[in-house]
Amino acid sequence: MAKHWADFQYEIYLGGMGGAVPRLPMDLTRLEELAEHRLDAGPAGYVAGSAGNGSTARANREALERHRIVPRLLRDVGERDLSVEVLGRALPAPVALAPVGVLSIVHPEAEPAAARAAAAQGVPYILSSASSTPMEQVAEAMGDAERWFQLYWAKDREVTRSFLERAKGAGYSVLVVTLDTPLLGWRPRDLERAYLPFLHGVGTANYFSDPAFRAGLDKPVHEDPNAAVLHFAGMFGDPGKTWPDLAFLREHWDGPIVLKGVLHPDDARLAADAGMDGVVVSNHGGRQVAGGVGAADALADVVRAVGDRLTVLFDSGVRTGDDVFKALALGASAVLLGRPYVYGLALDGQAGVEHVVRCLLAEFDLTLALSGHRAPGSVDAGCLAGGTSS
Ligand SMILES: Cc1cc2nc3c(=O)[nH]c(=O)nc-3n(C[C@H](O)[C@H](O)[C@H](O)COP(=O)(O)O)c2cc1C
Ligand SMILES: CCCCC(=O)C(=O)O
Repeated sequence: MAKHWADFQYEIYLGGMGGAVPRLPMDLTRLEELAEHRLDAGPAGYVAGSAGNGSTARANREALERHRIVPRLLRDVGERDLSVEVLGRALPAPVALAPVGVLSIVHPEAEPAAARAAAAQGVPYILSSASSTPMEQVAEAMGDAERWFQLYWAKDREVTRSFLERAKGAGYSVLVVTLDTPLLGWRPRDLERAYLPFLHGVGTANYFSDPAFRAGLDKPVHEDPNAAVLHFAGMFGDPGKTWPDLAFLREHWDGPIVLKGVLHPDDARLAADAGMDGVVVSNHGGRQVAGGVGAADALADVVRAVGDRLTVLFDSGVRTGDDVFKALALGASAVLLGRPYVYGLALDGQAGVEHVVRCLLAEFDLTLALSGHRAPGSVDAGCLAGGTSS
């Protein structure tokens, strides 16, 4: 019998009979406010902030909120199974933790704590290139759990080649290449405080520990950390890259490659033509292009364009179990969760991240059951008001 994530609610109610109440909110949309109180202004603004006046981040929520679920009745939902197969991997539920860099700005245990939480709950963890902990150390913290690596595609080919080799060696099996960040978006909250973690050497651990990166420095990192930071800033992103450059990644990575940040169906087709395995429909949580399309509004068109050729994942704005359900109804195979788990980490370390995952999946399980479904496979556009089943 598959695990019923919804049972988490009975655990909470039973705990309440013994006088225990949850340490963190059960409504994940309340985490941001609490975390903002807990964190210093710089880190709080960095995590919660977005591009421009926040219009893309708002569009993400509006796009998800606009869709409404139309439940079905009397369909025997007593036994449910949330598991899905994504990129040839069996996942217990259609959720993974999105790559989020610089986590030491919110909690001293940083990425290893988030990775351990993901491993404990069985959901994949996508480690950011911009992590505050070298990828090998994070891998060690996870045992044999499913781990994916997110690549920021450096200007320097040797550094990219070295990152791919290290990631392979450390057991990361899926490569997620983020394409929407060749330059940093215009982020007023950070600009107003002149706060950028990288300039303080946070989020540079994978680079500073990399032999190819170090080979490009005149002096060792510890002798001239400022020069190392500047070297990092100069090669971190590459706005000159074009589609044919993907051949280099395909050549140096044997496993699945997923392109993150795709919003236009033509880009999704180009990804398929380039031999990629999947895309993440995402606008980086509204942190890059201001005035951008709500990510959920771009999802169905991408699925229509490449759903038969590529695995389509989704992120940006997911806050609740019903958001997960809606993303599946719009054609995603699974979603990535961003800021909510970062707030969980900020508020209660590994336990906070586990709390967030358990709440999200309990809510998703209940949404599924109460809408008349036993498994993600039967969720389609016909579950939404105005939609028709395929
Ligand atoms: C603080 C922060 C750091 C991030 N760092 C990365 C990163 O290093 N690599 C990446 O691909 N995406 C990064 N993202 C974007 C997330 O992977 C994801 O696309 C986004 O958070 C999803 O939106 P949501 O926060 O609304 O769920 C970051 C997001 C935040 C909030
Ligand atoms: C250059 C940005 C690196 C981290 C990141 O992706 C983010 O803050 O959104």
